[in-house]
Amino acid sequence: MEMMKQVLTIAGSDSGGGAGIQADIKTFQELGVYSTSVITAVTAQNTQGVTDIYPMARNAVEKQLDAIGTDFQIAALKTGMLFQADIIEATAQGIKKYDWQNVVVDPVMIAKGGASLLQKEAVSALIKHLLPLATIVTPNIPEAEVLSGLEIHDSISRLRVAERIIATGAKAVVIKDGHGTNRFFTEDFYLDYLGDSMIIRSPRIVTNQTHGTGCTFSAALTAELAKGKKMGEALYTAKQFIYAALAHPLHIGSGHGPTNHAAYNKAAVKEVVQLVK
Ligand SMILES: Nc1ncnc2c1ncn2[C@@H]1O[C@H](COP(=O)(O)OP(=O)(O)OP(=O)(O)O)[C@@H](O)[C@H]1O
Ligand SMILES: Cc1ncc(COP(=O)(O)O)c(N)n1
Repeated sequence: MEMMKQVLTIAGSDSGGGAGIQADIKTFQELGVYSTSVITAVTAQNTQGVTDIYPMARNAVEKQLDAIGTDFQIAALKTGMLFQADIIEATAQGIKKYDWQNVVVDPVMIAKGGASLLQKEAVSALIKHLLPLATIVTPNIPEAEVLSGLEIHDSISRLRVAERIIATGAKAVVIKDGHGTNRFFTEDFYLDYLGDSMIIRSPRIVTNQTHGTGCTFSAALTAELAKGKKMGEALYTAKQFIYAALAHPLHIGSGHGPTNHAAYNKAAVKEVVQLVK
């Protein structure tokens, strides 16, 4: 029997279960890969917001990375909330030490409710230590603007921002469009270091149940890369997965509700995503 693909998420815990480590593990399970995890911080959080953050000591992150690296065959990994510079450095060292490939860096900065999930002074550590190791980095629009130091107004400025992010050493970038302004479509923009680009498009769903969309999308991408899928195919599945999760809301909590991680497998998923080269 072929062994199940093993993946790793290095991220924060969301006590509310919609984002962070919890979203990642649910997504990995749904997509048929075995999930391991390194917890970087514990958040006290629900659908209304984050009330406190307890970062792990660097040593605790290193020990978790070593526990994974000495026993599991990690086919792909993602990073999420890393919070501070020393955790970013430990994460980058672990990735290099164990020569992990298929590295998806979700540069989580601000939670939906406005809480900062990455200290300001840690942004330069992210750019210096982690982006050069990224197979793909998955910023939303505000995160892409912070990473590049440029603003996005239109498709030309979005291309410039993507090029700046590639110049940090990341092999590819996908700028997610959850915060975009088109009322009818979301268009995630992909660019890689070879200059290949594509748009991954889906209808825009009107909903406030969007807690954890970014985590879920990058986890689905990680699972598909672990299975050996090509980048275009992996992005397509990740977009279908998040579309289904948004289209079949759970109505849990009184704020920004979680997405439905089970919907992709349970509901009859229509082929709504378009890849445009
Ligand atoms: N309303 C929506 N309808 C359809 N797709 C959406 C919607 N909102 C987000 N998405 C998709 O979800 C994925 C995650 O994008 P988003 O920009 O929301 O990430 P994010 O801001 O990092 O998420 P988070 O705020 O959870 O960290 C992208 O593929 C995006 O296009
Ligand atoms: C632990 C953790 N990681 C990531 C997010 C981002 O998700 P969102 O922006 O949807 O709140 C979060 N809220 N909490």
